[in-house]
Order: sequence, then C-alpha cells, then structure tokens
Amino acid sequence: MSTASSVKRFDAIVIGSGQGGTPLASALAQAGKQTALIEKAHIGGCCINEGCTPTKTMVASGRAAYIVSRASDYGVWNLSNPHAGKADDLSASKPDRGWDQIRGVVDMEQVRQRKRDIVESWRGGSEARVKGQKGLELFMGEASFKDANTLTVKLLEGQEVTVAAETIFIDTGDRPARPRLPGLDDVDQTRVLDSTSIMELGAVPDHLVILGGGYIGLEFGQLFRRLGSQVTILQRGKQLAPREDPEIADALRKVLVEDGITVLLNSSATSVKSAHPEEVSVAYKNEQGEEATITGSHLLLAAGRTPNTDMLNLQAAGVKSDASGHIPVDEKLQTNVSHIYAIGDVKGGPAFTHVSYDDFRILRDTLISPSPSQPPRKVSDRVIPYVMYTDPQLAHVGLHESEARKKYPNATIKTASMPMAYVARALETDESRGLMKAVVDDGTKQILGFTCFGIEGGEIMSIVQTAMLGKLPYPVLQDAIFAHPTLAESLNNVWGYLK
Ligand SMILES: Cc1cc2nc3c(=O)[nH]c(=O)nc-3n(C[C@H](O)[C@H](O)[C@H](O)COP(=O)(O)OP(=O)(O)OC[C@H]3O[C@@H](n4cnc5c(N)ncnc54)[C@H](O)[C@@H]3O)c2cc1C
Ligand SMILES: NC(=O)c1ccc[n+]([C@@H]2O[C@H](COP(=O)([O-])OP(=O)(O)OC[C@H]3O[C@@H](n4cnc5c(N)ncnc54)[C@H](O)[C@@H]3O)[C@@H](O)[C@H]2O)c1
Repeated sequence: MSTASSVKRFDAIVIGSGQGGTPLASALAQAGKQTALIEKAHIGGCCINEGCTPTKTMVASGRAAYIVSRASDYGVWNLSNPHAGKADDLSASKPDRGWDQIRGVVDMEQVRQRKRDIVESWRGGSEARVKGQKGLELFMGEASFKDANTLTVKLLEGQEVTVAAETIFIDTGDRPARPRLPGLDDVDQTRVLDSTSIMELGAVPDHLVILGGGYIGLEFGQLFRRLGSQVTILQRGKQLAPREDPEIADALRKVLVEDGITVLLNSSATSVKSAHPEEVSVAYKNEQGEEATITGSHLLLAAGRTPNTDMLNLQAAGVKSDASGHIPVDEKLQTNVSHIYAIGDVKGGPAFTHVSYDDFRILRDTLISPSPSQPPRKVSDRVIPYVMYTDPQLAHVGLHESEARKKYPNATIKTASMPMAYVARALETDESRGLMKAVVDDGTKQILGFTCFGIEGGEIMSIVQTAMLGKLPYPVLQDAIFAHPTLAESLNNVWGYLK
C-alpha cells in the first residue's frame, strides 16, 4: 500500500453516491465548483443497487406468479404451465391457492437475472453520467475524516489519497442492521439473509422465517410467498407496519394471512439455533409471553437499518452523531459543523429515495442557485408521501388520524374509510382488497392525510397529494369529473363516508 503525500484540493466533496449525493455532485460541478465524489461500492447507492430498483423488479415477478395462480378466477387456463392442466388446479378457491405448484413453475435464476440486468443497466447509466461530468472527479473508495476539511480515501485498488474541501456533504446512507441475538453467528450463514443477499438466491426457499414486520419484511414476505415459499413473519410490535393507522395495518395483516403467510404479532426473537444443517430455528416470546420456536429453511433479518457513520471517523471533524449513529441536521441540512452537511438516510427520519433526492433540491436551492424572490424550502416544510410495495400497495401522505387529532386539538377532525370493494374499477379487475382512509379538517375542508391500501394505491394517493399541495379543499375532488371507470373516480365517493 502506498500513501500519497500531497493533498488534492476541491471546492466541494460529496461522500456517498446515494440518491441525493449523485445529483448534488453533478449540480455543484455544473455550477463551476471543482467537486469530488467518493463512493466505496457502486454508483447510485442503495436505491439502484440493493433497494428500490431490484426489489420492485422482483416484486413484478411475484405479481406475475400471483396472476398465474388466479388465472381461473378470470376464466383463463394456465398457459404458463400446461402440465398443471386447467388453471383451476391453481385456483384461489383452494385453501393454499396452489402456491406449491407455483413454486414448481418459478424459475428463480431467471427472476434473479431479470433483476440483475435492470440493476446493471441503471447503474451503468448513472456511472456514465458521473464519469462524463466536467469538473467532477470520482474516487472509488472508502472515505474517513482526518480533520474538518480533510478526508482520507482508501481506494478500492489499495492506495490511499487525501482530499480536502471547504464544503463537505455526507450521503453515506445505511445498511441492514444485524440484531444481537444469541446463536445468530453460529448457524450456517448461507441460511441467514438480509435485504441484499435474499435477492441473490438462485432457488425459492422452502420456508422463510422473517424477523421484522416493516417495509422490508412485508415486501419480501409477500414476494417469496408468491414465488412459492412458506413464510412466517415475526413482528415485535402489536401491529405490522408500526407507523401506520391501526385500521390500515390490520387490513394489511388480513391480506397477508389470506395469501397464506403466518403473521406472529407481539413476538420478539430471543435466540437462533440450528438443530439440523438445513434448518434454522428462532426462539421467541409469543403473544402470551411464553417461549416458542419457529423453524424454517432460511431466516431473513428485516429489523431495521444501521447508518453508515461508524467508518467515517466523525470525531476527527467534530461532527456529532446521535445514539443510533445518525447525524442530526438543522432545517438547512447543516450538521453541528457549519460547512459539513448530511443528507439522505444517514441523517435519520423518513428513509426514502425521494427524501434523499429532495434533500439535494433543498441544498441546490440554498447553496447553488437560490431564487432571488423566494426563500429556500426547509426540511420541515415538506409533506412526505410513501408507498409500501405490497400488493395491494400501501400508500400514504400527510397525517394519520391520531397525528391530526394531536396536532390540531381544536379542529373538527373527520375521517372517511371506504373499502376498495366499493370501487368499480377494482371490482371489474377483481382486485378489490383493501380500503382507503382520508383525514380532513371539516372546518377548513382541507385534506390533512390520506392512505390508499388498494390496487395502484401509490397512484391514487399521488392524486390526493397533488390536491394537498395545491391546498384544494376535499369538495373539489368530490365533485370533479374523473373518467369512468378509473381508480381515480373513487375520489368522488370516499368523502361521502366522512364522520
Ligand atoms: C430493500 C430495500 C428496498 C427499498 N425500497 C424503496 C422504495 O421502494 N422506495 C423508496 O423511496 N425507498 C426505498 N428504499 C430506501 C432507499 O433505498 C433509501 O432511502 C435511499 O437509497 C437512501 O439514499 P441515500 O442518499 O441516503 O444513500 P444510499 O442510497 O444508501 O447511498 C449511500 C452510498 O454511500 C456509500 N458509502 C457509505 N459509506 C461510505 C464511505 N465511508 N465512503 C464512501 N462511500 C460510502 C455507499 O456505498 C452507498 O453507495 C429501500 C431500501 C431497501 C434496503
Ligand atoms: N417501499 C419503500 O419505500 C421501502 C421499501 C423497503 C425499505 N424501505 C426503507 O427501509 C427502511 C428499513 O426497512 P425495515 O423493514 O428493515 O425497517 P422498519 O423499521 O420499517 O421495520 C423493522 C421492523 O422490525 C421489527 N423488529 C425489530 N426487531 C425485532 C425483533 N427482534 N423481533 C421481531 N421484530 C423486530 C420492528 O418492530 C419493525 O416493525 C424503512 O424504514 C424504509 O424507510 C422503504
């Protein structure tokens, strides 16, 4: 290993090629700032390589398997698997929905290859854009602070370089958390999966036991059920998706149970062991407080994520992190050291690609091209939507009922819940599971929050989000002409259930 004696100086350094860091580095370079982008693994960060893109690509394969399993519901023979005979053999009327047979017709290697191809093409596109950007130098290696303006980069090829800048942006994201469970390190590690390694499986697991009932546990749980695995989800809390409205979370649980997933609530894992080489067992405290054990072929760890700050040597720069390792920031994304900013998941709070990208926009509007007429937006100004890609999707924007009542104690808060079974388009397509729920201030008629747990819930939610952005009162949607029979048309009716 050789150490470079000189320091390479830049106007700005971005650490991490995540969803905010990559466009930020390009925007800085385009604004004439000599910029360094340091990335230790691959361009595009988690979203493109291990997060949104690969998971949603695989979820599409799961959806195809689901539709095949339901072919007879639509009066269609199972063309994908002529050996199975009439699609009736896989019909929804069977208690197990024919999942074992589906497993027999799923080519997991092809599912994986389709995912790899899409990831590679997205990553390649991002890489080409970064490498083609004038004024932007890419360092492939791991960065750590030497002092508040200087970083050491351990390049992937082995050498070290030292870089320095007046302004530094941290966009290092997070990684799967590994719970401290006795026995976890002693079992066959090929049977212990995280959100990255599970997408590299070449065969469908027999029985996937999932630790955690949040986004990752639920998206993968339903996906692998649809590909033919037996699935058991162990969730510590009293509901799945703990931040959601309890009515919605319960509807989600019912859908997953209907799909044949075993959901164990109020169940906290206590240890892991393996009595047989092809099995992994999780001991847990069940709802009654008794010790119980669940045994599967594989264990997916989906119990949250750990911020990538431990390797940054933040103390050398004087940057504070909190007990969880996240870097607290102010309204302008500044850390406690004024020339060092943190964006994306590493700062804590909602961990979504669109939040990291919006962090970039806030910095662009504050530091690179401020508007002469408008003050820059602040972190607290934004309303954050999100979609969990279960099927049906669980999409939400704004406040939940309990949050609205707490935030506006003197307002007349009303809520409307409408089953998706009342939506013509959902019935026609036989995809009517779930419900939508709206929260309004009935004094001002403003929409405070909206959830759609239903087919294409993300798209329906985005319509309501647009109305909220424009501060449209709900009666405007109630009386709007929507084309028939769209899913959007349901936004005429939901407000009729307000109480
Ligand atoms: C399985 C999964 C599915 C997801 N699905 C969705 C979804 O559907 N929609 C959604 O909005 N969000 C989704 N997310 C979350 C989303 O991926 C993240 O919120 C988003 O990627 C965060 O972006 P970021 O900018 O914080 O950093 P990241 O994208 O995490 O990028 C950080 C980068 O920094 C690099 N790095 C770390 N430390 C260093 C260092 N010391 N030196 C140099 N480089 C370093 C890392 O290698 C990485 O490339 C998903 C996440 C996972 C895990
Ligand atoms: N569609 C999307 O936007 C999407 C998809 C995937 C991930 N993500 C992002 O990634 C983040 C991480 O996802 P995640 O699912 O790992 O975390 P999460 O925080 O959403 O859920 C983790 C769950 O694990 C449970 N848990 C923790 N320890 C446990 C234990 N010992 N036993 C049983 N249950 C336990 C928690 O109660 C919690 O419900 C999410 O917060 C989300 O922001 C987003």
